[in-house]
This record gives sequence, structure tokens and C-alpha cells, in this order.
Amino acid sequence: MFHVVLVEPEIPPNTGNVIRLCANTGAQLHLIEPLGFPLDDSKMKRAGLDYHDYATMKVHKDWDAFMADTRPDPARMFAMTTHGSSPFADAAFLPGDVFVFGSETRGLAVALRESFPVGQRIRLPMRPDNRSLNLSNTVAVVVFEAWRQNGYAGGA
Ligand SMILES: C[S@@+](CC[C@H](N)C(=O)[O-])C[C@H]1O[C@@H](n2cnc3c(N)ncnc32)[C@H](O)[C@@H]1O
Repeated sequence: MFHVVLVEPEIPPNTGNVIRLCANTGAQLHLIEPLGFPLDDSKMKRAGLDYHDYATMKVHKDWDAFMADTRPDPARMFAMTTHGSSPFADAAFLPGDVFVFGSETRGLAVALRESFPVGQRIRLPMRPDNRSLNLSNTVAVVVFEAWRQNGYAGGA
């Protein structure tokens, strides 16, 4: 099972899309507070979520609480960032890998981003002069690539 970590997400429909994506792919979703919206926000509900979709979601009061609760292997954590220097095409993912995403307007805080070794800061390719992809689209690309590399284990 992969782990998707949204650090301080701000836009309800993005988080709604990611909740559904994680439910469909078997990824464990972690939301790091503060969130920019209440979890029962009506705009998030428009993502068409069912009760069972929320089963893969955990909320952590901050980054340190996430690390203490989850105890991930630091060597298998990846910061997804437009400031990354490691090409996505070269990344090899394993079951249990942790993918960390920044908020929609701020991205990942510099200190958190730089706490990842350069080889674990990954940038998805974009055409020149584009700033960033949508958060939920980025999560979908990464989770499906990681799942593809692992034979869509558990998928029907
Ligand atoms: C809308 S972007 C944030 C943009 C923010 N203004 C910044 O400068 O980082 C939200 C998140 O999506 C992910 N993201 C978006 N485009 C990406 C890309 N090309 N490569 C890797 N991650 C990306 C990152 O995790 C980012 O923090």
C-alpha cells in the first residue's frame, strides 16, 4: 500500500478527488492539519464520496504527529515538488512508499522540502513556462505510476 500525504491542503474538491483516488487504488491517505476547510465541506462532497471512501484517510495535527504516528522509512519518502531535481522518469517505486504533496497555493514549505535528500525530491515534467500541475492531478499521476511499476497489485 502506498501512502499519500497532503500537507495543509486548501481546496476541498482537490482533497475530495484524492480521497476517492486513494480508495480506488488502495493508497493510505494522510491529511496534515491545518486544513483549509472543514472535512464535511459541501464542495468536497461533490466528489461523490461514499462512507467507505473515508476508510483510507487519517488526519494528523501536524507533520511531527504524522511522523510519530506513521514512522515511515525516511529512505522511502518522496517530496513531490516543482522545485525537485530528480526526474520522475528515473524513479523506481516500491510498495509502502510515501509521497508528500504541498498545498495548492504555497507548495511544500522550504524547510520541509529541503529535509528530503535531493534524490527524493521529484518533479513531474512540464512544458517550459508553466508553474505547476493541479494537486489532485499530480497525486493521480504519481500513484498510478507507482502502482503500474508494482503490477497494479491488488487491482482487479
Ligand atoms: C499547485 S501545486 C503548488 C504550487 C506552489 N505555488 C509551489 O510553488 O509549489 C500543489 C502541489 O502539487 C504538486 N505538484 C504540482 N506540480 C508538480 C510537478 N510538476 N512536479 C511535482 N509535484 C508537483 C506539489 O506537491 C505541489 O506542492
